[in-house]
Parts: sequence; C-alpha cells; structure tokens
Amino acid sequence: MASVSVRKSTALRARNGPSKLQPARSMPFDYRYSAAANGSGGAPAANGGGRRAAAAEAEKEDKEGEAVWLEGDDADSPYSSKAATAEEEVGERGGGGEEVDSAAAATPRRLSPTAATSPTQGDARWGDTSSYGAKKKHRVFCQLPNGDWALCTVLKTSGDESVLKVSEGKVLRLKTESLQPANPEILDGVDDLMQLSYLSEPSVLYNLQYRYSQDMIYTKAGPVLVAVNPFKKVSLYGTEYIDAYRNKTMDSPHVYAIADAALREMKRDEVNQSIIISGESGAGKTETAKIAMQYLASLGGGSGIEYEILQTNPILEAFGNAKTLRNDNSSRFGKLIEIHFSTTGRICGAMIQTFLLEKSRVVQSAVGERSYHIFYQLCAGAPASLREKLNLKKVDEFKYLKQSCCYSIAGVDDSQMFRTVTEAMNIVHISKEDQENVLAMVSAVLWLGDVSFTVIDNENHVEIIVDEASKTVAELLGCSIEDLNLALSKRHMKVNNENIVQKLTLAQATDARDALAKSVYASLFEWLVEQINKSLSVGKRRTGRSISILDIYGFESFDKNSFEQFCINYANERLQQHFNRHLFKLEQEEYVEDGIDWAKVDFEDNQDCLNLFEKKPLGLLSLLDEESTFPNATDLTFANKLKQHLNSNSCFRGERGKAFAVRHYAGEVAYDSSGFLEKNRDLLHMDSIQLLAKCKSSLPQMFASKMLAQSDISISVPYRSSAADSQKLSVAMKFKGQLFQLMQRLESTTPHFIRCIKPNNLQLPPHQGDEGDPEQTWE
Ligand SMILES: Nc1ncnc2c1ncn2[C@@H]1O[C@H](COP(=O)(O)OP(=O)(O)OP(=O)(O)O)[C@@H](O)[C@H]1O
Repeated sequence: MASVSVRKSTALRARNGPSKLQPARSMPFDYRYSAAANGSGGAPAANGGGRRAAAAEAEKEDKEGEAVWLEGDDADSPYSSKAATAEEEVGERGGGGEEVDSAAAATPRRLSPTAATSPTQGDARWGDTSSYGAKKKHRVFCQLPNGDWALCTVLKTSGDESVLKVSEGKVLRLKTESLQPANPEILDGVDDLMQLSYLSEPSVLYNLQYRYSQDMIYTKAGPVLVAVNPFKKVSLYGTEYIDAYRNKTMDSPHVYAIADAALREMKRDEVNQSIIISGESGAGKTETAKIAMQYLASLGGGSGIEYEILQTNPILEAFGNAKTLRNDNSSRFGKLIEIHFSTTGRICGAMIQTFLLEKSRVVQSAVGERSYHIFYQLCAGAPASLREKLNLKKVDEFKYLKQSCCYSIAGVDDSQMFRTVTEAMNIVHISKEDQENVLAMVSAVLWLGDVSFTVIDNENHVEIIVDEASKTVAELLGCSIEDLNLALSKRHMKVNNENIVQKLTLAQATDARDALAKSVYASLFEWLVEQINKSLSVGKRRTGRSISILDIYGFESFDKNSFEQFCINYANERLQQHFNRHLFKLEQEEYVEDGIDWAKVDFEDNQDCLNLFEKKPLGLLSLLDEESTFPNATDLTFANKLKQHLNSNSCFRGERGKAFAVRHYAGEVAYDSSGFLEKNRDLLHMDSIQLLAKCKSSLPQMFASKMLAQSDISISVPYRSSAADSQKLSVAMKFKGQLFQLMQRLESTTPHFIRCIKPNNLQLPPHQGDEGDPEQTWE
C-alpha cells in the first residue's frame, strides 16, 4: 500500500532526525496557538491512493534534501534507563532570517504558532533542506519576526539569501537557511499528518489550518486524533454518521472512529480501553468526551443505562463548570468516566471519578468570569415555591456572585438549563427530596457569602450580625444562629490538655466563613458524584471490561498562576508522560514488527519536570507539604525554601519575592505562591465540622461524618493550629495519590489519544475575523 510505504519511508528517517514521531513531540505546543484560524482557501484534493502515490513520489524526489537532513542528532531511546531520566533538554528556539520589511510582514498568509521565538531543535534541522527547496523554487515557509509562519514561493536564490513571494505584491529577502520546505500542493489537506513528506511545525499547522477552513476539524497524527475546535455546530454527528462509522462506510478521522476502535479492540483483545482527551482550556475536551460517549451509548445501548450515563453530563457541568475568560463552559474538575460492558458488548453500568474541584471559585472569581453554573441556574430557574423556600434573591444581589460583575453567558438560558439539570437528576434517580436538599445547600453557600460580622472589642474580635443572611444560612443548614456564630467567630483549642477558646478577628472569621462555604460546596459535589455512581451501578454486574474516557483540565498558563494552575499543570506533566511513553512504545513495536532497523529517537521526555514535582524530600510537593506543617510558615518562607533547595534544578527558577517558575513540557510557567500554603492545608476547623455535624438537615450531617472519617484515616498530618483541627491529607498529596491511581488504571488499558486544539482565543469559528483581509489567516 502506498500509504504504508510513505509511512515507512518517514519512519526510517526517524533514526536520526525529526520524523513521523515529530507530531508527538510538537503536540505539547498546542497551547501556543493563540489566534483566529482562517482558511487558506481551495478544496482539498481527493485523499485517495493516487494522492498517496504522489506523496511517495514527492518523498522520492526530496531525497537530496533528506540526505542532508539525516546528519542529525543521536538522542536516547525513551526505553533506555537513560532516557527514562530525561537527559535531554528542550531545545531553545533559535531564529533565522533577517529583519523583515514591516509592510511586507503585515499581510502574508499566517499560520500561527505564537511561538514566541523560533523553531525547536528538531525544526532547526529542517533548515538543512532549505537550500534545496529554494533552488527548486519550491513553496517554503518562513518565520516572521512575530513568530508567525508564512507560506511563500522562492523567486530567486543568490548566495545565502533567497527572494520570496509571500503574497500578491509582497516580497521578502531572507537567509536561505532560515527557510523550511513546504509540502507539494498535492499533499494540502491530507487527513493523516503522517502522509506529509515534510513534517515540520509550519507544515503541520498549515495542514490543520487548511482542513479546518473547510470544517474538517479532525485529522490524524498517526495513532493520535487531532481535533481542532470549530466553535460552531458542524454537521459531523448524529445517527447517520454513527451508522457510517459503525458500518465502516466512512473512515475519515473522527471521534466516532476512535470510539469505534476502542469498542472493537475491547471485544477483540478482551482488554480494557481508554480514550485520553487532552488540550488546553476551551480546546474542546468535554465536547469531545460527550461525542465519544454518544457513540458508545449508541452502539452499546439498549438497556437504558446509556441514557442515564449521558444525563450525568448536565449535572456535572452545572455543579463543576463555570464561565472563565477562556471558555464559557470550563470544567473546573477532572473527570474519568469508566463505562462498563457486558460480555455481549452492551453497556451495563458506569463509574465516574472526579479530580480536584476548584473550590476557590465558590468564594472568589475574577472579573468577567462566573462561579459554578448551578448558582445562576437556580436563581434564574427555580419555581416560585422553591424560591420562597430557599429565600433566593437575584444573582446580582449575592456578594459571592457580584464580585466578578458577570451574570450571564451569551446564548445560554440559565433558567432553561435549570430545568435540564433537574430533569437529569430525575433520570439518575436523585429523589425530589434529595434534589431539594441539594439546592438548599447551594442557596446556603450563596447566603454564607452575605454573612457579615460586627467588631465587639478593641482587639478586632467579631461576632456575626444577626440578619437575613445569617438567619437564612442557619435555616437552610438546620442549625441555630448561636451555633453558627460560635463556629464562625470562635475557635476551640486544646493546649497542654486544657480547653481554651480563642476569639476570631474579622479577617479570621471571614476566612472561616469562606472555608465553610467552600467545604459545603465541595462536599456537595462529591456527594452528587456518589449518588450518580450508585445510580449507574445499581443492579449491574460488572464484567470487568470497560472503556474509560478521561477529560482532565488542560495545561494552564495565565498572567498570574496560583496553586490551582500548579496542580493542573502537574497533572498534565503526568499525562504527557503517559502520552509520550505510549506513543513511542507503540511506534517501537510497529518498527520491530515491520523489521525496521530501529534506533534511538529524539523526543522530549518530561521526567525531569516530574522529578522536580515528586522527588522526596526535595521536590516541589514534598517541600510544600513540609512547609504546610509549620504553623508560622508563610508563602514567602515557602518560596524561599524552594529557592534554597531547587535553584540548581534545570526545570526550576526562583524569582523575586514569592514567585518561582517551572519549565514544563509545554513551556515555562511563572507561579505566584501567594495562598499556596492555605490552599494546600485546606483546613476546615473542627468548630465548623462540629457545626455541620449538629445540623438537622441530612446533607450537612453526612458531609461532617465524611470529613471526620477522612481525618481518621489520614496518613500525613499537615498544619494543625490545634489538636482539634481536621487532620487529613494535604490537597497536593491527595491529588498526587489520585493521579498515581489514575495512571495505574490507565496503564492497564489500551490507550487512544485525542489531542484537542483551540485555534483562537476569541472562540471564533473558521472564516470569521478574516473579512476585509482575505490574506490574513492565523494571527
Ligand atoms: N466538536 C465541537 N463542535 C462544536 N462546538 C464545539 C466542539 N468542541 C468544542 N466546541 C465549543 O467549544 C467550547 C469549549 O469546549 P469544551 O468545554 O469542550 O472545552 P474544554 O477543552 O473541555 O475546556 P476546559 O478545559 O476549560 O473545560 C464548547 O462550549 C463549544 O462551544
């Protein structure tokens, strides 16, 4: 088969340089794609055998260039012990080319790696073929000073310079060595990047953009499915498409094809499967997970349980998703859904595991963002009787919601969503009574934000003000105002076996109030997931065969990065390693099977960064935990400790004050350690737990007993201001444990990877944004 010969020929090149493995390597950089992607026009050529043969021809023709390129590096195999500890460092991007005439640079066709700088180590080697490309007047890519790639034609080459036509009327003169060869036009829009003769960063971007402009949002990168978020409805889903993939009358890249492969392999090999979806925030992971679930439900359905499984989405999204600046429906938790199949291949149950809900959002969200959807849905959609019962106000009257000045989402009807969520709760068998209890907790959290304090002495000690807010909280939780006051304004401690009562200052009481709100909400979320799991497993016998879909928050790098980003990016390091190892392992097996002379392959192993996080006793997590146990430690002493112990680590950089930077696989992220210790300790004082335990309502009681049980089985005991405080694992350690378990579970499955890509930060579909400037593509 022609396609195979193309692949093999590419594979052979892997021995000494960038290769078919390059996509795996370049994938992590998806977070850099920062702006509107627009079409480059023209219909893609048919993607048949003739085309592949032409590609093979092009490959042959390029032998001259390839010969130069083969003089590459000699990196280690990921399977050697050396590679496992990642000796290699990420290549700094080195530039090429001269200053470009700014008028010329303003309009060329752009493919947008924001790539701050210049090509990667691997990409730089592509430059070796540039003189060949230039001589042949081939299409080449040049990188503009702003980092964008432009596709151009070589008009003339003299000495070490080439004159390039970038677009009509725009001509550039650049150093020939800085150019990168482009693929022949016949390869424009191939549905598998492996079919490209040149597999460089601009070639990959160009191909994805080419397809995207024609609503072909899915592309294969060998075994990985790349999904570019269309930010609009695309007619690629539904029964007809499902049938086409089931009957194999359609084989273009699609989430359905991945789900189908998982299902077939599970049945054929009797091995559990996983579909691992990754990508930055807003890239489309959750939507992709739902599309995969839809396919599995359709093929494995029949018992009705598949409908229940699909109905978990609106519930989890209402309680765990929020509008952020990057995504109107951003999941603020990680999710693994394990779908169980019977021996006949029918869905017989499911189990959902969630990871680290972003609790801080309950009490604080940035301007332009929202807290969790359910708060707005409840206020907008609750029927009159419920409104009265829960004493609901308008969203802009609650302090927790008011601070971000953002109450609605364009195109979203919160009131309608409320009905969808309650209907979904019915379907997963959450009783009407329980639903009301759940919503009472949601309202209690909102009202807690309105609880205020009055100073009672000249030491700034406080008591709660008895008003509508405190009365409503007490009513909804089922406690007395006196008990609420006691929990939020005093702290009971045992010092030298003596019980003492400490009065809280305004700041301490406000913290205690917010901690209670966060805890109640997080416990509620946990409880809901438990109820859903009970419903999905009731009466269903597990056969042991399953397909797990992982939708976990993507790599995050903001202007200010806090503890949440620290944990999220750590999780992504773990997943990236899983991704790397499996892809390379699969490749190696394929080479061995095909009798290809296999040698070392250059790839970015992120083990060094993982070590930076996990090493004991001098890793980021251990040092954070250690510092969290010291009552007098502050975020500054934590940051200083990091600098003291980790400054020589190549993945770490100490910055001024409380800041530090980590060199992640996807780029460097600067963290501000403000709030790290408090968020890691995540203390809810025993007074608050006891308050919940004393409440008449069933949910607070359950939350309290769970908290107490957790403190009993705790292994490490972080900071305790008193012997009475809740003892439990720190947040970072609990998260690390969850991730280890997750990795173990994933290791026992056959993985299928989907890498979602966000083509722009404006949530714009293809073709938008280029009106009036037809040449501008990605910016
Ligand atoms: N296949 C698709 N078709 C149409 N729209 C899509 C598709 N995938 C994503 N979108 C759009 O992009 C938005 C963001 O997608 P999604 O919420 O799945 O991103 P995410 O990667 O899960 O983000 P986060 O990490 O913030 O949760 C969706 O709300 C939807 O509007």
